[in-house]
Amino acid sequence: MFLSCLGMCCPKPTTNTNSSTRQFPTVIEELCHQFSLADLKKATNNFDLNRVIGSGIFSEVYKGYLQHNGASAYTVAIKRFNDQGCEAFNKEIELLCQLRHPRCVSLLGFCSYEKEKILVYEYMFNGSLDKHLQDAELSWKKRLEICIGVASGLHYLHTGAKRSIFHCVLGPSKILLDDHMEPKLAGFCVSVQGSRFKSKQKQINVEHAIGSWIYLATEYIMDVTITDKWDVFSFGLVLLVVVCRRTYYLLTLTEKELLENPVEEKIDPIIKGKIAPDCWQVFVDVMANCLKYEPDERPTMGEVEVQLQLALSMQEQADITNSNCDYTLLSKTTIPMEVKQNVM
Ligand SMILES: Nc1ncnc2c1ncn2[C@@H]1O[C@H](COP(=O)(O)OP(=O)(O)OP(=O)(O)O)[C@@H](O)[C@H]1O
Repeated sequence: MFLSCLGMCCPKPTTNTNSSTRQFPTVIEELCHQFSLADLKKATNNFDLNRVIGSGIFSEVYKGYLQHNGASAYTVAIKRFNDQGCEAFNKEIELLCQLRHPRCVSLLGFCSYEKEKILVYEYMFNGSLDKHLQDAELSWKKRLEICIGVASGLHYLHTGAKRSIFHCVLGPSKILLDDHMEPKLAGFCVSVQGSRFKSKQKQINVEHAIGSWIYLATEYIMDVTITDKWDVFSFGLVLLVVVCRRTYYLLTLTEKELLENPVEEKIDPIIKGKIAPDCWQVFVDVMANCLKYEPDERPTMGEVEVQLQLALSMQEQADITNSNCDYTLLSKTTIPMEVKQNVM
């Protein structure tokens, strides 16, 4: 693996005494700024718990203020990994060093000092998508725009980097919103890289993904293999959550039954009358296709992005001709979840 080859792995008991000096060779330092622990302590008021803005299985995220060359302080997000997070730290730095895309959160640098493993990111002022969905403040058009942005980010991950990248644990908590409410993908600590072009089966350490299982494709939990279609399925669930504003677990029979009722009955009441029928038809078709049981039947993220843009333009067109922007959806769409018996 990229960083392993460069010697960037967790210290092992057998590591020789010179290893610390060789731990971060020049290539990584050129790709990614190395912060001192003192700077990051200062930025977070010595990792003050009042500065914690989020936490995951392997880390806590702090709001920090960094100063550079005497200029006024700028806000950053500082992720401090716990003792179990060393592999996640390596994974995330390895991937984010290679990524440059407006829909992927930017890594500003890192710190690795003895047991301390810390990453520093651009600060996303509006936090995660799940928080905004809980607060019920997003319009239908904004939700669509966010979905298009996320689709664009995933499309880039799958096809735009030198090797395909599968996010693997996509969900509303991994979608962060900047000061303009534009989305960016985050949380790459269990992401994996595929081959140069058509990405194929890869192993994933399922235990690492456990916190985010609710957005995973059911067949993968049995097979423990992934392709780009893993992310497509998770994205389909994100679309469902965005439109219904509730979490769907596909691992229980109850939720399967829930999905057998028309989606239209479960649309978030705040946006229900605001969705133009033409736009809805495109949107719900995309969602149903992403959630197909057979991975090969799901669309690529590029196709999804194009279809969602079409849905948005249909909404805008309808809003021009319908000055009230009030609509009634007459369709009744069920999403056929062909969950195999042995998966339940
Ligand atoms: N760059 C950032 N800017 C602002 N807030 C952030 C940033 N990165 C993370 N956060 C906040 O911290 C939370 C946790 O981030 P993290 O990347 O650890 O994701 P997670 O899904 O909660 O973790 P895990 O998958 O390990 O359970 C996010 O949901 C978000 O609220």
